[in-house]
Amino acid sequence: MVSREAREDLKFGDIIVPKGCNVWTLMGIIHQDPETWGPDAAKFNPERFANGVKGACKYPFVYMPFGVGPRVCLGQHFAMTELKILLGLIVKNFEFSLSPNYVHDPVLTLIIEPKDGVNLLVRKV
Ligand code: HEM
Repeated sequence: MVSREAREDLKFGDIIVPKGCNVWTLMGIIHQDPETWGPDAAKFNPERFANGVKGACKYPFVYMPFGVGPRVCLGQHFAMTELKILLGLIVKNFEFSLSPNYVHDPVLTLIIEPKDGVNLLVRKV
């Protein structure tokens, strides 16, 4: 989630936001809204991005994992580069399958994460 404080009285459509009020944007909720992402919105399905964000959802501007505007995440390009390198190295060197002990139980803390971790069976290739 990200928050912004209204520095003056604002009006968004019918909604009045008084000066000093904090507006929270819950990306975790927006990113799983079936109206935007379709009926499988809650499903982990990376293939939905095969044709970019525009191909994945109805309103591409609501996809903002790194926030938006002047306070957008400073580390977003670093984070994406790091993740791509890491993921590439992992899939090149290891083979994975889900352990039968894994329990699917995502929880929302600061981010959405697996409550009891992700138990994997890992084999070096
Ligand atoms: C996948 C990893 C990451 C995600 C999903 C993420 C997400 C976010 C989000 C949502 C914000 C708030 C943006 C807003 O208010 O509009 C933020 C801010 C920030 N992030 Fe990240 N971040 C990630 C990694 C990193 C890394 C690796 C760094 C530093 C190396 C970093 C540095 C920052 C900083 C400094 C801010 C505050 C920017 C400001 O307020 O001007 N982040 N991040």
